[in-house]
Amino acid sequence: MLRVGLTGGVGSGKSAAAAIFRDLGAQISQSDEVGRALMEPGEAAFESIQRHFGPSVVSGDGSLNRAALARIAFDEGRVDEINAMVHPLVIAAQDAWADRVGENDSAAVAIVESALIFETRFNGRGPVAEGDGAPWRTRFDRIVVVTAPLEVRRQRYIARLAGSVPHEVASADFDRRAAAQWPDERKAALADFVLVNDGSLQHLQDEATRLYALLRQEAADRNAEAM
Ligand SMILES: CC(C)(COP(=O)(O)OP(=O)(O)OC[C@H]1O[C@@H](n2cnc3c(N)ncnc32)[C@H](O)[C@@H]1O)[C@@H](O)C(=O)NCCC(=O)NCCS
Ligand SMILES: Nc1ncnc2c1ncn2[C@@H]1O[C@H](COP(=O)(O)OP(=O)(O)OP(=O)(O)O)[C@@H](O)[C@H]1O
Repeated sequence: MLRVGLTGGVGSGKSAAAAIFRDLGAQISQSDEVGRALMEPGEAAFESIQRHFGPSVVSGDGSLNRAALARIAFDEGRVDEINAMVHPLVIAAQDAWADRVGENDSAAVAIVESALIFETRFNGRGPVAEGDGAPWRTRFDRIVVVTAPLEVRRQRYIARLAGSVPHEVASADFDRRAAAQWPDERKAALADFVLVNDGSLQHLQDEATRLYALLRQEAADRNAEAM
């Protein structure tokens, strides 16, 4: 099995790349989705967030008020507190998921998609001590970074929210989220592969298809060596 981390800043197109890899046969775990599931009422992250932030982050129907939590995270600058409650749970769930993928298919390409693969200071048990090295180095065999110019990413983010959020509000929200992430250059410098997503979706499809052939081959080679 090949364990791949797929990352990129807000609006870069990493979910679009993940969808392409999935169609090509990769196994995919999307961190946003795993995080959302763990923030459902009754789940572990919901309980700790509710305890920590109080009733203002719970909607009338008892579900998590994500907009209220986003304001606390990004407008009030408290994203680290949320990360500390959510990341260890998400990473533990993904480590278990990757183990299951490998048990079912020892030549699988298992891709974890997350905006914060480099940034997070957590592993599946909790915070990683300073001297222990960055957690991503032990979680993944290969890292793929999706990049796009900041203004292209901004326009994609605004377009995705169009209709529900005014342009100016979405633009300011983009800036605050991007500020909680590393810049593309810092991520690209550590990546094994960079997908530059500054053209059409067809271009991304072509580049991702080329890259997937390499990842698949590496997964097969590792599997053959382990036999
Ligand atoms: C604050 C929350 C509730 C806001 O929810 P919302 O529906 O508005 O955003 P969503 O989760 O769809 O994220 C959209 C994008 O925002 C950016 N973003 C989300 N969380 C973070 C974060 N902690 N740091 C930096 N950027 C982030 C990412 O680019 C992400 O793809 C949510 O993002 C959250 O719980 N974040 C903390 C946990 C986390 O790190 N999630 C991402 C990976 S597990
Ligand atoms: N090359 C492209 N051309 C046109 N639209 C694109 C392209 N790549 C991505 N998009 C669109 O831009 C938006 C953002 O892409 P996507 O959701 O894949 O980004 P992301 O990196 O996962 O962002 P986030 O961190 O916000 O979840 C989506 O609506 C997507 O369809």
